[in-house]
Amino acid sequence: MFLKRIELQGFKSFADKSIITFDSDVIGIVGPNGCGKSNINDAIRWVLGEQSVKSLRGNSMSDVIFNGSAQRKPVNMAEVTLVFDNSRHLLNVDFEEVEVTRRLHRHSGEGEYFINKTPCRLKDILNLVMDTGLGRDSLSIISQGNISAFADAKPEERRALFEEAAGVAKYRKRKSESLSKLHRMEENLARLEDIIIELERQVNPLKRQAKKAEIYLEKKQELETIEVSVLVDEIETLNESIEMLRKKAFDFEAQKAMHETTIQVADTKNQELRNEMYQLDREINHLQGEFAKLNEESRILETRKVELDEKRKYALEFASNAEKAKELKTMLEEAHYEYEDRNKRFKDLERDIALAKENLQKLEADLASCMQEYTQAANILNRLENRKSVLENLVKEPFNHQHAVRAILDAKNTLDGILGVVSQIFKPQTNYETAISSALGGAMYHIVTKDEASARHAIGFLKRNQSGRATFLPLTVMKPRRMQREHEVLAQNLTGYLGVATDFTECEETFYGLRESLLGNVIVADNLVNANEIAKVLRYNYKIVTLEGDIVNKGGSMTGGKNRNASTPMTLQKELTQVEQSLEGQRLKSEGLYQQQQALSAKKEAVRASLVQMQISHAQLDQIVKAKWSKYEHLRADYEQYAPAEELSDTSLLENDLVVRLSALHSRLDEVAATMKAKRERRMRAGSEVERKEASIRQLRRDLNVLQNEEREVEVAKAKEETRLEASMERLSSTYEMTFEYAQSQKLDTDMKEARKKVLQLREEISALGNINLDAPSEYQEVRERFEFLTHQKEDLQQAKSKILDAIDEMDEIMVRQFKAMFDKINSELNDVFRSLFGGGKARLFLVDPSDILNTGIDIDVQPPGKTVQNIRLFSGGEKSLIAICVLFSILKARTMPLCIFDEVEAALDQANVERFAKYIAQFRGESQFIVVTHRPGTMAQCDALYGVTMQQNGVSQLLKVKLQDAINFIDKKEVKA
Ligand SMILES: Nc1ncnc2c1ncn2[C@@H]1O[C@H](COP(=O)(O)OP(=O)(O)OP(=O)(O)O)[C@@H](O)[C@H]1O
Repeated sequence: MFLKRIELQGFKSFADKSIITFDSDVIGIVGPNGCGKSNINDAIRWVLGEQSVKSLRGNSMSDVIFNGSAQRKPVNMAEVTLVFDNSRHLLNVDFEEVEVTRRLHRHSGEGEYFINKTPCRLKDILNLVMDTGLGRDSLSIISQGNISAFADAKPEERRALFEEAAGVAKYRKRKSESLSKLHRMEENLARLEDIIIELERQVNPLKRQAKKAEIYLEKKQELETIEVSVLVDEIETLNESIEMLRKKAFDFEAQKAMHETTIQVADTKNQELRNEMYQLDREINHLQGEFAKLNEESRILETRKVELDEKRKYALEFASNAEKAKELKTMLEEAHYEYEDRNKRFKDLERDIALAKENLQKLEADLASCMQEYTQAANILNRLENRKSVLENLVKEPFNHQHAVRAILDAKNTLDGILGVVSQIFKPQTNYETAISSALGGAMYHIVTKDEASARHAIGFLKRNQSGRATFLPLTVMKPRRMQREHEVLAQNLTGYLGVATDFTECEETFYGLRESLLGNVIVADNLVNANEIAKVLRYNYKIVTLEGDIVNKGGSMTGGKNRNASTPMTLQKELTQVEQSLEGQRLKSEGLYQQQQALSAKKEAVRASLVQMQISHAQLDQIVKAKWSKYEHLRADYEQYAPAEELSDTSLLENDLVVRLSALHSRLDEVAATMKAKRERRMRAGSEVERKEASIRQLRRDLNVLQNEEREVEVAKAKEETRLEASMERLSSTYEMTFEYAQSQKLDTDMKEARKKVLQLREEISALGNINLDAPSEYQEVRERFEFLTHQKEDLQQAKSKILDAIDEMDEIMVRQFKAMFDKINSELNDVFRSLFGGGKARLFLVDPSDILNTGIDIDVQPPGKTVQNIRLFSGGEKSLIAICVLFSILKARTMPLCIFDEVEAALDQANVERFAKYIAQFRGESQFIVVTHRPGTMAQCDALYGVTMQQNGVSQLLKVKLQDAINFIDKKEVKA
């Protein structure tokens, strides 16, 4: 026995657990109509994987669960177990006994399968019974309906039975699976081909665009590298040129100032000279008047003297010796007077010359010391001017030494959220610049940003450009710091406490928080001694700065001293103001010294001129003195001829004596003439000096004009260069996001002329490329990869398709072979079976279309004893059943089945045929197991054991083993009742 046991519970009418144990090969199931016999067949089919609700005679799968009856409630679960003896290993597992269970839950609709109590899938069960003959379309379970359907079926519809018998059903199933797979594959292939065609359409234009974009990027990269170098070179050249122009402009400015000063000095000098000339003219005029008057007086006196001398000459010729002696004496006295007078004047002049020389020497010494003082003052002035210009530059560009800070400020427009540098944001009150600088320390150069993101961005910029490091203060995270209230009160009463650093620092309202954070807990004290005292009282809790910038740090350490050039951006302006003030004082001092130098120089010139004049007069007088002496000597010799013994008395001449008066007049005339001559000469010198100066002023003005024009040209050129510089710097920062210093480090060592040409050439090449799709390379890559992938997939699919086609061909071949072999075998058995059951005659199966073994229908020609050959359809119902049963038995002979379930297949046969049928079944005993549902005693008589199905309780089937006679009685009774 193959099937050892069936256990049913909740399945259809088997509400309670029912077990049928099979202990012999031919088992009969008997019972009245509707008692549930066929439900047993259904149960077996259901366990073996039946999915067709119709085959199970229901409308839905849940119809297999017991629905309840008048006395019983429905149940929620149906469960059926088949237990097989697998000692012959007909089932494809290693176990000797196989238990197959199917369960269905009403509410969830969930089905469960088990093999030997282990949960499994439906597929596992189908695989288990495949090729055993227990499959869905097999001959294992044949009902009366099957028999009549076989007889009445079209030839093609009969194939299934033969295919199942030939074991080709699995191939057909696989083939159908393969065909649907093939179908899906072909659909996929068609879709793939569509996509590939579409991709092919895209790939070539994209390839061209990608190539273009790559060329563009290469050229752009090359252009950028070269252009950065060209820009750097341009900026360097522009910087040099601007510096040169600045120097030139500075020189022009200095020259202009010099010219202007010279013109101004010359103008002043000219004015002075003109005033002097006017004064001299007036004096000369006056002297001329005096000279003319003196001259007239002298002419009158001279005339009188000539008359007197004539008289004397006459008297001397005709006078006596005594009279001659007297006259000569008078003349001698006069000559002596003249000599003495001239000699005195000569001596006076000599003294004056010595004095003038002394004076000149002193003036020269004074002038030299004045010039020295002036040079020193000019040097100091120069130094101050230099410092002023340095300070002005520092005020203009205070972060020249903080590269990172400068880099950030230069790129401020391209960076977001940069608010400035601490030292620019805070303005210390006057006189607190040094203290606040000390209070801030290094924080003075920190950069204030809107938030942390801005600071991160700026740090990224510094990294990219390798522009150094800087500290950033994001406003959003700055926490205010303050002095404790009690400390503040305490400090206010201490000597030297000036306040908190925030009190002396102005800023915009936005930065109040920042101010509190940096300066809110820093104290300002007047000096270091008081700072120490305050620190002590406040227990060294605060940083204290003094007005001089010394620091008592929190904790007590002290920092102080003085650096040369210890300027901070905050003290610069103050120092600049101080320098400007000193400069003003120094300029006044210097100008004063210059004036003094000019005055001394003029005085020196005047003394020198007068000295020369005196020296000339001195030389002239020397001759006159000698002439007067000689005249006196002659007169004395003449006089001694007439009065040799008489001594000359040293009587002086009377004041109104003609000679005395004439001498005085001559002396005065000489004096006036000399003064006049000196003044005329001075006048002439001044005049020519004025002319010379005017000519030089004219020349200076012309030069100044030229200078101004040249300076204007230089300024214009400088402005042009500065605009170009700004544009280049802007391009460097906005296009390349580079600082100049970083770009400089990237500069190529190449011929710049060639580089410029290359830039132009690259620009032209880039513009000739036209529109560029920068996404093209990645799109091309993506499309190409997709294209290649899909092409590959297509090839794989094609290969798989051809493999499936090969497999199908192979399966077809197997099916044809196996089908044909089984068909022939069944056909060869049929005649014998027919003859046995019909008691003679013959029967033959034939293929409707032998050329198409795979699809051909199967028909049967039959010739019962004494009748002609006819097709199966032409026979009576009973005959048809018997013929069908013949085919069935032929199949069983050709292919052994381990289990056959016949459900009233013999119902249409007459008594004699039932007996033949039943006996024929008995022949298979030992090879196949039969479960026969029957109402016919003939069949029952051939069974080894009989089970009766009853419905003691309405609607609930029950099983019990019965004897043959009981079974016959049992049926008869029921049939009578019915
Ligand atoms: N889900 C179900 N719950 C309860 N009873 C059911 C269910 N499904 C079918 N039945 C009952 O099973 C009986 C039909 O059983 P079955 O067809 O096996 O009878 P049978 O013994 O083969 O009759 P016959 O000799 O006339 O062929 C009917 O009475 C039907 O009401």
